[in-house]
Amino acid sequence: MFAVGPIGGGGTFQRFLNLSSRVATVAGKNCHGFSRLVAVRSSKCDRMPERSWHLLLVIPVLLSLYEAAVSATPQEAAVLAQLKDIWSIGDNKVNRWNESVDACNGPWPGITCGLKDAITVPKKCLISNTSCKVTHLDLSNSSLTGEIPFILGGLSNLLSLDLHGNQLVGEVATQLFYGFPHLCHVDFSYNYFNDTIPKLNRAKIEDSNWEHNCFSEYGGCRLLPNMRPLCECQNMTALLLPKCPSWVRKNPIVLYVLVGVCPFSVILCSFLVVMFCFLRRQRKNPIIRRTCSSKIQSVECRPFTYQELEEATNNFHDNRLLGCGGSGSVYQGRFANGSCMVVKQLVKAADYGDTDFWKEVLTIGAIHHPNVVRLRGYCKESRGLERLLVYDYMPNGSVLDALLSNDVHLLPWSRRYSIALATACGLEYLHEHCSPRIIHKGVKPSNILLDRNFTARVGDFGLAKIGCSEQTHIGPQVFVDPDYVLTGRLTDKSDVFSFGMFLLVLIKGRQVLETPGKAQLFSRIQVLAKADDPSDFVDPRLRGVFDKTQITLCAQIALLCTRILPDLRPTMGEIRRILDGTANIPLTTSLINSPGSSSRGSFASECPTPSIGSCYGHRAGSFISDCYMSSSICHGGSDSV
Ligand SMILES: Nc1ncnc2c1ncn2[C@@H]1O[C@H](COP(=O)(O)OP(=O)(O)OP(=O)(O)O)[C@@H](O)[C@H]1O
Repeated sequence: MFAVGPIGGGGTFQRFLNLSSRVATVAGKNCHGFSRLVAVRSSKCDRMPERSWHLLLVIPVLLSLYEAAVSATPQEAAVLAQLKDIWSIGDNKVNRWNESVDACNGPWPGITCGLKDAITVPKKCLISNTSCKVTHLDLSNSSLTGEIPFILGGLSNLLSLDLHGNQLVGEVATQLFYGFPHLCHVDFSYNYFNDTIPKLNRAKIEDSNWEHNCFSEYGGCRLLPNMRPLCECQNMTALLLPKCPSWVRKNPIVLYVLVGVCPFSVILCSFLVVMFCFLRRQRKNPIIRRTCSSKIQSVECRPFTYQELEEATNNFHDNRLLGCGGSGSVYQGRFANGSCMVVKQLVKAADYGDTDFWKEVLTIGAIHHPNVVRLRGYCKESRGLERLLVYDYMPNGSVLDALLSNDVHLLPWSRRYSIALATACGLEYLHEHCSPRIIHKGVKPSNILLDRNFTARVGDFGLAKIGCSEQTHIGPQVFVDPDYVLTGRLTDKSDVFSFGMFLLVLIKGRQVLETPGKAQLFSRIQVLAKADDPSDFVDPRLRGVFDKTQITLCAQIALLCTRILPDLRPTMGEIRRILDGTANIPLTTSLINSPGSSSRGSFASECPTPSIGSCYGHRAGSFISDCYMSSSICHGGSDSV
């Protein structure tokens, strides 16, 4: 009956192979109508014809005769190893992949293999020492985050790919599917993919599920049916989708008509408006062009492994410690590719859930503006309760570092004015151009960082939202909005208040940090703003070299910013325009006699001065001796990543 083949008993085996490959061929032609991988497993895609049921009796006998020594293709093994690096999170399936055995030969959850030569496959590939191939990848509900790594396309034998129920973001490129010529089933539902659903017009992929993602149309204004609600997408994908006006949400048909009937006129009008604004802005506003240009880029914030961060920071060694804040410790990280970044070890806020935290981190990671410090990555593993974020390294440290430095030439007045303007630009961007808006809550000299050109960048933004901004640092209460202290209501005007105090620091120098109470500071701002000659009141470290008009302007802005009633304070956009000269400050008289300022005295007496005198005095010493270190050890640009 069976001829003896090259491998012992191979005749039987050969015949089995022939039969099973026939079975497989038949099954391969019947790839229809499935919705989930669960269904796939029992589907016609894998099912043998009923006539061949007796083969099932033969399989166990054969298995006992031939030792199973199966292996995925080398390419698949390499791809899976890389996927394990990227997607091992907590106790998910990927983390349980056992690299000491082959993917087709061991407990690799979510992976099913089939005989290499078969067109489609029996359930398990444990038949012979012929090679196998990875045919099913099921990483559903595995807490996967980030974008789909392009290497996934290297699993070229996949029949079924299931990634539903994760937190994957970004676009799903149609090109990815060119890598899977045999794919029958795709389930990408319940993620946060955006852009457009890829065109899978190959006849074979008949069963695909894209529901509950963030795919949208009309420039993101209207999400497709069965997609996540807009607000969920805005929070998660960092798409910064524009908010739809309520009439669009109520009557989407109007939008269809508008966009369908007169697309040309809409495009033409928008073009003219943009050109008009651009030319006007260019004529009126040279500084904003330079410092306030902003651009949302695709998510470039990537996951780091704990080992990578350990190596970069020399095991979080003290000799890499740049500073300690209320939210955690900051280390300088030197990475294998030569880049220099900052690793921030955040103390975990107990009441802030993992999912919310990482969602927020992804949103922050998508923010890109020349005056904000860029979040470059995050690490989900940790050895304790801490969480790790990776930022661009700012070679000139913080404004606080510069103020505390012995080098009096670090902060000449012209540089201080540029810092004020750049900080205003960064905050304006966070308040007015991010959706949802970001309130910093910790504007103070240690959070305004200086890049290699001494351009100021706002750091630590967004941390307040993820429960990691404890105001415990050197004299920070000076910067905290008293209205927030009294009412607990946090608005963008709280940042405006802090910015006013920051301006005062730029004018008067570190003596502001040493001043015990807000009441005293308020009266100093008033004196400064009214003074004909402010020379007596400015930082002695400036040695009399400054622009008096600019000092007075800054003092007047500080006065506006620190008004007691938040509604009377200007917005960051208004402040930026005053600083860059495209708007005028309201008349000085109205400034000084404004209701806010006239009630300032009574506020000072009403509002108990926080006990920062002792607190500051106590903390300052320990801060400087324990934590303050020079931050200019690392050479190489922060932009090099
Ligand atoms: N991106 C960075 N590049 C270079 N140095 C940095 C960077 N971020 C922080 N630092 C340094 O680390 C110090 C501490 O930063 P951190 O933000 O933790 O402290 P903080 O602002 O004083 O505290 P808080 O957590 O209350 O905001 C800064 O003063 C600065 O010297």
